[in-house]
Amino acid sequence: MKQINTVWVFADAADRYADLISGAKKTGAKVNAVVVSEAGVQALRASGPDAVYDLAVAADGCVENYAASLAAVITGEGNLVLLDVTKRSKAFAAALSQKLGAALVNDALSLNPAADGLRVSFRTYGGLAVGTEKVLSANAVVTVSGGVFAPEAAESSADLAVTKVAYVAPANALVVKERRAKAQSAVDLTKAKRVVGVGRGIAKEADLALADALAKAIGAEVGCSRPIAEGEHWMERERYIGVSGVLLKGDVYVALGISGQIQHMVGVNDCGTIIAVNKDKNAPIFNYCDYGIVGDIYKVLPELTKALS
Ligand SMILES: Cc1cc2nc3c(=O)[nH]c(=O)nc-3n(C[C@H](O)[C@H](O)[C@H](O)COP(=O)(O)OP(=O)(O)OC[C@H]3O[C@@H](n4cnc5c(N)ncnc54)[C@H](O)[C@@H]3O)c2cc1C
Repeated sequence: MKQINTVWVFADAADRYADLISGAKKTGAKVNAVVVSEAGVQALRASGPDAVYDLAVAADGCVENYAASLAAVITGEGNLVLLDVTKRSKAFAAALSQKLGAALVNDALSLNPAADGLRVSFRTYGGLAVGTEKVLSANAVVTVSGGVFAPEAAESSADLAVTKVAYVAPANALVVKERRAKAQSAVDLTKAKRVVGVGRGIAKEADLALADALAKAIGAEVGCSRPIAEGEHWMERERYIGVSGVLLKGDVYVALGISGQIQHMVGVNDCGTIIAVNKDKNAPIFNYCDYGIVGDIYKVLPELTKALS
């Protein structure tokens, strides 16, 4: 893919349009935002896309069923589709890439539209390595991790053209049988300046109060390692940090009873200062942190909180 003429942006999480559109503007000549309904158009004006395509997804429908519809309006060559990284967006991206005969790269960390072709880097091997692919197809579909592009103020598009996309029924449609409300996390750790991370070193759920107290003392949000969210279910999924969770960008990360496996540390690589408390002096976290305390969190934490309050 040598020339990017049009960048199409779709975000399942509406707050991702701002950064994706900013990145799209730097990557291609024209930027089209794709929304699921008219209700999403107003909020996009501030990001300044050139045009909006409304899929008009039925109230009880799934966006995954609209891949053929969107593919029908993406014609010619030099089209790049950028999406966020939710499960729904990745499913949509996969269907779209199949319909367009376009290469798909997931979890992109950077896009480099070089003269000899678009190159996309992404995390691979569970975050152990970064791979780079050169896109050879005429069009491309890329899901982009949060924090890769910074949202930038744009000239507001007052007279934004909105095109309704005609529905093209898929051969095998997904059917919604039931919807259940999911508890929403009140926090967006990607925006937090300071985060206290809790790992399996915490013995029981009630002891999370110790981490909460430290977080309160230093004005931090509380996050965790994957086993705390997905194994123990002591915190919402949105709070776990790492390659398959949230990637932090803040100034300070305090890791409490976290061993420091690469899949977790990938999520804190971009933090300014990393502080760790772990009772095992050989824990890998001590290879990454700026300041380390070898000790039992149950002894260290109350003292640390007292000193910082
Ligand atoms: C494909 C894949 C993706 C993954 N993605 C992620 C991800 O995004 N995020 C993530 O976090 N993990 C992820 N994991 C899991 C990851 O490999 C580790 O298993 C996980 O991060 C370990 O969590 P932990 O450090 O809390 O637990 P453990 O590895 O069990 O470490 C607990 C630590 O606590 C210390 N400790 C115990 N008691 C105390 C005490 N009283 N005081 C002080 N220290 C104490 C121990 O010495 C130990 O170092 C992924 C794994 C795979 C295979």
